[in-house]
Amino acid sequence: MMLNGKHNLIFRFLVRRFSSYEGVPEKLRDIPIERIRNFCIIAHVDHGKSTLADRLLEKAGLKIDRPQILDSLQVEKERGITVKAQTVSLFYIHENKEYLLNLIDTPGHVDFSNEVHRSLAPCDGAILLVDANHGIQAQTVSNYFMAVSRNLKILPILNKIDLKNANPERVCQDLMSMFDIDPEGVLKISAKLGVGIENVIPNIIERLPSPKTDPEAPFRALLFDSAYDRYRGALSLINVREGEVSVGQEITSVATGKSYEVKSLSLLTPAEVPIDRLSSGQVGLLGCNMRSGKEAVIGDTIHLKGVSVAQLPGFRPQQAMVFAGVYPPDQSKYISLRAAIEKLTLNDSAVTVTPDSNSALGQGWRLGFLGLLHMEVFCQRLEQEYDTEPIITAPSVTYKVKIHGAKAIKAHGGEEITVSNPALLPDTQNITEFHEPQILATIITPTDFLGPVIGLCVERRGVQKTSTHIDSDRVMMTYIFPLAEIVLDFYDRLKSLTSGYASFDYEDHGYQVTNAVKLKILLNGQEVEELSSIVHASKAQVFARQLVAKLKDIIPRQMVQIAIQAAVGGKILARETIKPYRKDVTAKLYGGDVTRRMKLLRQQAEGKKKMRSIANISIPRDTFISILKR
Ligand SMILES: Nc1nc2c(ncn2[C@@H]2O[C@H](COP(=O)(O)OP(=O)(O)OP(=O)(O)O)[C@@H](O)[C@H]2O)c(=O)[nH]1
Repeated sequence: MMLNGKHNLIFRFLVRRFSSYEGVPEKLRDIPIERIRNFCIIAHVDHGKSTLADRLLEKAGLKIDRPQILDSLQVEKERGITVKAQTVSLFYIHENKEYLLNLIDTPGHVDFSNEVHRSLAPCDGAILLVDANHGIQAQTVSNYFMAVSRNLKILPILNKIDLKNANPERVCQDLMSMFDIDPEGVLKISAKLGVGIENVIPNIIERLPSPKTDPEAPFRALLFDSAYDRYRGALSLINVREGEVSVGQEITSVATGKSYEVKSLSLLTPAEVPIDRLSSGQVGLLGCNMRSGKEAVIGDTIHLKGVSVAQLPGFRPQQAMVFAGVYPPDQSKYISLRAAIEKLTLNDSAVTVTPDSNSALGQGWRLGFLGLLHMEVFCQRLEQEYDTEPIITAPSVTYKVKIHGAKAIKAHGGEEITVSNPALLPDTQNITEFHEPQILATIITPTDFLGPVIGLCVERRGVQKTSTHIDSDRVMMTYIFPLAEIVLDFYDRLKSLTSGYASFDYEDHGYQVTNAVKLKILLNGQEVEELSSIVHASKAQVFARQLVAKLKDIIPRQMVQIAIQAAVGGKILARETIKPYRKDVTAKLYGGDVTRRMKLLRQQAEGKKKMRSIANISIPRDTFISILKR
């Protein structure tokens, strides 16, 4: 899959260097709540969020050194925090008054609403940044509605007005018709050239609200991001909602019930500046000797030990939605791959890791990700930071399966189980119901491509919910899709159908009953567990034919005839046959040449080591790889 913004990944590695404030932290600490602004920038990918953020930092007195692209090893050497948490506390004097502006980073990759929710949670306002050339895109829409549903005040800004094709008037009209945004209030800037930037911070101060908090109430904070530091363990980014907390106090996590002593508190300016206390409305980094990233639960409420408080309306816990198997290219690389995965997951606690084994691919892991982009970013980093290419299997989703039959229930540990690995499915006759994950997608496309886009959506079992004309040339549609239908190549297909003009965004939409089946592959009548998959019944036939044809192409001819069959339950949906060799391969070698014969046999024996034998048929490992790989 193409990334929504492949270069996002690079951005994660693009550690901009800023000077830090000198002597300011003392002042920042004492700024009254009404002069604090917690805000974020929401934008579609490439609309200029990072460029605007840089300009704001400059305006707030931080000098940017030349951006530096660091390779992954260098990133490793850096404090993890620099790479991950990009929240920054800015100091600004407006009309002779000092302000503290906390710019909260929204994730570059928008995978599932959860990710965005968590960065919106500490904010009271959001800059809605729209490219004056490309106009409103799918992420603009979904982020806007997410921000509004959280009661965030919106400051609309059009960027890139310097571009020849920019059409700020048209985009303002679109903002008006889509979101009811008054064109009068829309700022127009070029973040790149610095045009109109001087108005941005004053508008943030005047138009976005200060945090609504109660400084007198007992300390309560929202944990909204975390990062791992080799020396200090997991560090948490917190937003103090009420009261205050000081270094040395004991705090408790509502999520885990564990208590810790506050070891360090700091503001990110963006360099870490230690302070001894964080008070209401502030955003800062908390270090309390959490050994593992799992202890810093995103969305958690933190309070003083022994002073119970109500849990903050958190967001749903992050849940892996897309799964992929990761295997070393050969088993001798198992340990080094394990080390690479461990290293990467330290800084990305949202990835779930379970050991997995596959008789064809050997020992490996099944990794769970929040979404497709998350998976793409992680796998790309894994490939970069690990010298050989690991085998990464095609992504799959998690099904909820209701089962009956006392024996099956006992064997699977309950009446409702979650399964992402087809090999672990109960027998068909014990399955009462399959439920599959759904997503709510927003698609914006030029009207010229409407037909093919709708065709693609129908093919992927999409159900259209709404269709709205943004203007005379573009349509916005919302669709509900089974997640399984988009995990493979939906985004790539959408882009190529529309010459790159369509944009797409999606959020989690719960589970729905589905008519899924387990598609088995049989070789000479024997099931090959590794090659089975869970597919929708309506697609089983087509999928079965494709798979069987592909297997026929890649399994080498052998001494025996091979029947390749695809079946659902007892029903065979497709079949191909590979004919046996008619002659003995060695027959061509004339009798006396023993050395050649021996050499051939040795080669065969070598080859066989890489084979997996099923029903007397030897299947090369490459066959599994080419079927299972994404
Ligand atoms: N002409 C022009 N280009 C701009 C302007 N602002 C940003 N850009 C360019 O647009 C591209 C994307 O800008 P970024 O700031 O990286 O956009 P972003 O929204 O942070 O992108 P992601 O991090 O991928 O979401 C870059 O090549 C910028 O140089 C602008 O005002 N005018």
